[in-house]
Amino acid sequence: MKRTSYPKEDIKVLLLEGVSRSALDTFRHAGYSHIEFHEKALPEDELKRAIADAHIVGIRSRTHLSEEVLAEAKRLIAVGCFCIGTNQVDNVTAEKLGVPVFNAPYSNTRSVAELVIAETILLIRRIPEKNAECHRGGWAKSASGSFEVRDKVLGIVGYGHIGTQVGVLAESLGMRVIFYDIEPKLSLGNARPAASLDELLKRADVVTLHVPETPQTKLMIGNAQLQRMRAGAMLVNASRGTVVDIEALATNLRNGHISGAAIDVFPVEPKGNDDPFVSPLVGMDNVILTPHIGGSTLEAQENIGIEVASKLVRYSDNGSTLSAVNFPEVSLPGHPESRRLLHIHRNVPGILSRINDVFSRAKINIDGQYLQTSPQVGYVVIDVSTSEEHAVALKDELAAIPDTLRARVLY
Ligand SMILES: NC(=O)c1ccc[n+]([C@@H]2O[C@H](COP(=O)([O-])OP(=O)(O)OC[C@H]3O[C@@H](n4cnc5c(N)ncnc54)[C@H](O)[C@@H]3O)[C@@H](O)[C@H]2O)c1
Ligand SMILES: O=C(O)CC[C@@H](O)C(=O)O
Repeated sequence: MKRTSYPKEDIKVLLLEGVSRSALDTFRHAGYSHIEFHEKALPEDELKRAIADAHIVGIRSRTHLSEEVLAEAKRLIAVGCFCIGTNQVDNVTAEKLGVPVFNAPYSNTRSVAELVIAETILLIRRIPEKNAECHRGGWAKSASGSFEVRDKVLGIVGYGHIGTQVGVLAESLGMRVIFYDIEPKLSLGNARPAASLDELLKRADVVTLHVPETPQTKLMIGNAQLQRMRAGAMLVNASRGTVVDIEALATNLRNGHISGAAIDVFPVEPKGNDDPFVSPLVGMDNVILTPHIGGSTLEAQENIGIEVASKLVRYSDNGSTLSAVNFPEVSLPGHPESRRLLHIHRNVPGILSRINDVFSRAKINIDGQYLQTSPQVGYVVIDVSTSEEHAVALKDELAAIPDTLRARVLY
């Protein structure tokens, strides 16, 4: 039996931003040979051209898949974010177009947590200033303002996959951990929830941010919040650049209220390694600046490459949408003796009976049917025993149902 209605070698996979080679290996191993690979993010006009005939697109955090860009992607079946954050994709538009978006929710979390712990120790010991002084030929040998992290209070904002790991590592160094999250969370070890963000800001010696980019987290650390932090406290941000008012942070660093910071993410980041980096924090000795590399370790990138490419292959080969961030999730068994049809539709009353009518009119027995819906979209997978030609005819009938977003014969 022919295993796919569309030859795999014709499925164009567009991979941007230098995703790990492990992603290419995963696609190739699964039989996908039409891969366009770019080391960098593409400028918007080039992106629109490249995405126009792509079936699968893989990006990291720099590529913005806006409504306008997605409108050009006429053949797109799925998006893979080879990272945790998916804020760079207009997920609502993607869902409305019937395009699931996948990410790697865990693979780089340990790398971020390790960086944050390292930066916390460096900041508390005043290493950034001492390092800068030595590079200038100075010799600032002094204990003044330098402390051990033991017994200091670490305030974690966003106690999710990264925040919890930071907490566990910090406790192993003898720090006292408090956290603030909008959801009720199980405390690990001796970590304690703070009653509010303000309470956390008042108590912590070091505040570290691990929230996603959402409308609620936009500028959640502004001048008022920085002023509520203890005099001389420090801030670490390896979450998203939109979470902190960077000008307010620069002001509070200059006036000494905040005595140090480690910032990995910025409101505006260079598109590529050749573009200049501009920030009000440049030139401040008490600030560790890193180019959004919290998750950039070889281990993390290799694992992300395999994880996200495998999810995309699984969707393309089998229809499973498990762990899609914007789409009804179905985990599908293989049904090797059947033909598999997919139908993605607007979630409107009566559409399921129209779908089932197609099969009852054709007097076709359904071997298996899997359905999930979100408020906007319904996703139904139908396994039937029939010829390839008949499956294609059924797909055409399904495609003609009003409110259909996509209909495909998978195999
Ligand atoms: N610097 C990097 O390279 C890098 C790498 C990985 C992830 N990140 C960023 O870190 C973020 C966190 O990653 P994660 O894996 O821990 O995510 P996660 O979803 O596991 O945890 C996020 C936590 O933040 C909480 N939260 C959401 N809104 C909040 C609010 N307004 N106030 C307080 N808490 C809130 C959530 O309830 C959740 O517990 C990601 O969304 C991503 O943007 C950055
Ligand atoms: O690799 C990237 O570009 C982003 C990494 C990180 O911010 C994430 O969201 O996982």
